[in-house]
Amino acid sequence: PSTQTQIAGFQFNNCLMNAAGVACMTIAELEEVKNSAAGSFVTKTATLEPRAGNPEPRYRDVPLGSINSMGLPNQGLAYYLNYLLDLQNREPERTFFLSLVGMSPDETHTILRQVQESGFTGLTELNLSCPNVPGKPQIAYDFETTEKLLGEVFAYFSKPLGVKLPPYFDIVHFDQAAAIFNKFPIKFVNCVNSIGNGLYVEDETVAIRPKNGFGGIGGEYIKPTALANVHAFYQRLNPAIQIIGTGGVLTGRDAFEHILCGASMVQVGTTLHKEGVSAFARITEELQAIMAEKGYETLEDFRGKLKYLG
Ligand SMILES: O=C(O)c1[nH]c(=O)[nH]c(=O)c1I
Repeated sequence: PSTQTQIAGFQFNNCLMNAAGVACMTIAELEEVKNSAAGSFVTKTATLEPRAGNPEPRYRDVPLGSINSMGLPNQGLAYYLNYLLDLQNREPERTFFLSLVGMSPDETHTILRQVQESGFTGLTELNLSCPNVPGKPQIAYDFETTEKLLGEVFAYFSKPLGVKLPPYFDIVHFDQAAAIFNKFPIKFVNCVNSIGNGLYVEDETVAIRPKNGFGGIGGEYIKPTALANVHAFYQRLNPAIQIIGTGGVLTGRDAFEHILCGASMVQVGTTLHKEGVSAFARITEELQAIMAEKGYETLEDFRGKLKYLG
C-alpha cells in the first residue's frame, strides 16, 4: 500500500512529517528529518528576529505526552528562509513547509511580505496558535482578529498558505472558525497545536519554569481532541481546504485514525521528540500493515470515511 499524499497540488512520497517545534530548530535537525522516512518537514515557527525564548526547563517529556512553554525560540526568519531557498535549488522535486508568525500583526505582515517577495516555492504555515508567549493570546481564539488578519494577508500574499490552529472545544466555535476560513483561499488548516496552558506536577512542584508551570500539552493526552478538530473542520470546510492532522500520533493506528477523520497529511511531535526520526519509518510500516489488512491501496481509499452509528 502507498502512504503518499498531496497538499495544495504538491506531491509527497509519505504522509508523515514533523510537527513545528520538534526536530526543526536548526538546519542540522531539518536535514535529519528531510533525510528520514518523513515526506516533508516544517521549520520551527519563525519570527522576524531571532528569539531566545523562555527560561529552562521549558520542555518535558512525561509518560503520557509532553508539556512545553518554549516561548517561541527560533533563529529568525532569514535563517529558515535562506535555508529553504538553497534547499529548493538542491532538491527542486521536493516541497517543504515554513512556519511563521509575527510578535504583532504588523510584524506578521512584514514577515509574510518578505516571503512573498522571495523565490520560496514551498508551503507557508501561519501559526495562529502559540500558547506560550506571556501576555500574547492564541490568535485563533479571537475570531475577529483572525478574520481581520487573514483579510489583510490575502490582499498581498499569493503563495500557498495554511494556518496552524489551536484545539477548539465547542461545536459553535467549530462553526464560527470554519465560516471564517471558508472566506479565504487557504490551502490547509493544521489541527491541532498543543492544548494550551496545562499543568504537570511532580511530587509538589511544577515540571517547567515558565508561567509557573503552565504549558502546552501534547501526546497521548490530546488525540481525542485532535481527531475531533480534524473531523469537525473536514465536515465544515470547503473541500479545497485540506486538513493536516497533528496530535497524539504514536503509532500507525493513530495516523490511520487522523486520515480516517479527514487528514491528508499527519504530523508527529511528542513521539518524534521521544524516539527520534526513526519513528517515521516505524509509523509508516505500521500504517501500511493496517492498510494491507483492510485492503486499502491508497489514503484516498479511506480518507475522511469515518463511520457513524446512524
Ligand atoms: O512555546 C512555543 O514555542 C510553542 N509551543 C507550542 O506548543 N506551540 C507553539 O505554536 C509554539 I510557537
